[in-house]
Amino acid sequence: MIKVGIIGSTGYAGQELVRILLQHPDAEIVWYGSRSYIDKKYSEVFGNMFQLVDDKCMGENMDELAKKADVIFTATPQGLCGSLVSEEILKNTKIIDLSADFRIKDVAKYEKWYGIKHQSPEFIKEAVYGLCEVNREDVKNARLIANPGCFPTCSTLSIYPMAKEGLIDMNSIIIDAKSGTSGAGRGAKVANLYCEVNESIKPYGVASHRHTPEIEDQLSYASGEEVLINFTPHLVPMNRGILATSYAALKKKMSYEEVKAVYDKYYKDEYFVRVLEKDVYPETRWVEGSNFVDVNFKIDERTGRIIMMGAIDNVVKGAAGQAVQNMNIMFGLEENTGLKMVPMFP
Ligand SMILES: NC(=O)C1=CN([C@@H]2O[C@H](COP(=O)(O)OP(=O)(O)OC[C@H]3O[C@@H](n4cnc5c(N)ncnc54)[C@H](OP(=O)(O)O)[C@@H]3O)[C@@H](O)[C@H]2O)C=CC1
Ligand SMILES: CC(=O)N[C@@H](CCC(=O)OP(=O)(O)O)C(=O)O
Repeated sequence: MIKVGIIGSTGYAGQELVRILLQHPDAEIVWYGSRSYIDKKYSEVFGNMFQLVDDKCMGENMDELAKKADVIFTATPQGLCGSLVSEEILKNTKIIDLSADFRIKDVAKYEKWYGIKHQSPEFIKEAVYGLCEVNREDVKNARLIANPGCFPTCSTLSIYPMAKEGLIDMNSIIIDAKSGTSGAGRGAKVANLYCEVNESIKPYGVASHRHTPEIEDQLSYASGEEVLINFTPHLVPMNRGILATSYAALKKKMSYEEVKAVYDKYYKDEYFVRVLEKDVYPETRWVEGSNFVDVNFKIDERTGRIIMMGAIDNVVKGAAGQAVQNMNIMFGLEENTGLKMVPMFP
């Protein structure tokens, strides 16, 4: 059994980690970390865990936890994992960080976009960006995983085959993405109140969202070019789900069959990436509650552009599911162990 500790188990991403790990055949949760509910039973915080989890919530003592757990998930705000990690801890355990602390290799870039000082830049180089379908080999031997952001997961995986094969003009990419409100976390914020988000869609972080450099980095690594993108997220009135629609200029005329062969080259053996049938487009409802990424594309012959679409559940493939996928790879398990959830609808 893999002994698992979760710091931030009472947030949306942490709660989903608990739900997934309770059903994982090779994992046992030994630490339910929290800031606000210390000593309260986990099942008192979340009624769905009644009679399932009697454990009490603990704090964020990473040094103590490192001695008990084979792996620690940090599902906590930006900056927390960076302030807790140490060489001593990484000698005792592995860390999968769901925040952005180790995703961006250039510390100055991280500090500029996140507006906080990085507390442990010495670990950035060794951290592996845990986009499993792309970095699987490096994940296997990692001690510290930077679990990707939800928008970057959805956007990068939709565009990746075309970028990797050098088939699109990398500086023509525009990403238009929509997210359900669970993406903003469980903490109370006026902007996320029912009346503020219900029956309305709004863009936010326009030309300034912190996921922009993360997506740019990943597309730069894939294409070997320095990439700048336009990325605009929108908040939509649903609980879960991300839909990303990306536009780019094709470098040459291509047929549907040629592009499909490119997507198949990268994804035909990927359990979690579903390349949909021709003219069937990703929808958030068809991936909800699952670790799937549904992708597809359409060539607009009139404009010479390709439209690439992806849908994920932000708390699963965009956070907790991908984190467990990384754990499976790190511990030599089948990648989909405990993750074969069938999407739920309605
Ligand atoms: N929600 C999503 O869709 C996604 C989230 N992420 C990332 O995952 C991380 C968690 O996000 P999310 O679950 O949405 O956030 P939430 O706000 O829902 O949860 C935050 C969690 O962190 C705990 N926490 C907050 N401050 C501290 C602290 N100082 N010490 C210890 N624990 C603390 C909270 O504890 P308590 O509740 O007890 O106060 C809570 O368990 C973030 O880095 C986020 O960016 C990544 C991808 C997608
Ligand atoms: C709707 C909403 O607010 N979404 C969050 C993204 C959540 C996420 O995945 O971000 P990290 O993993 O990078 O924290 C946002 O736009 O900041």
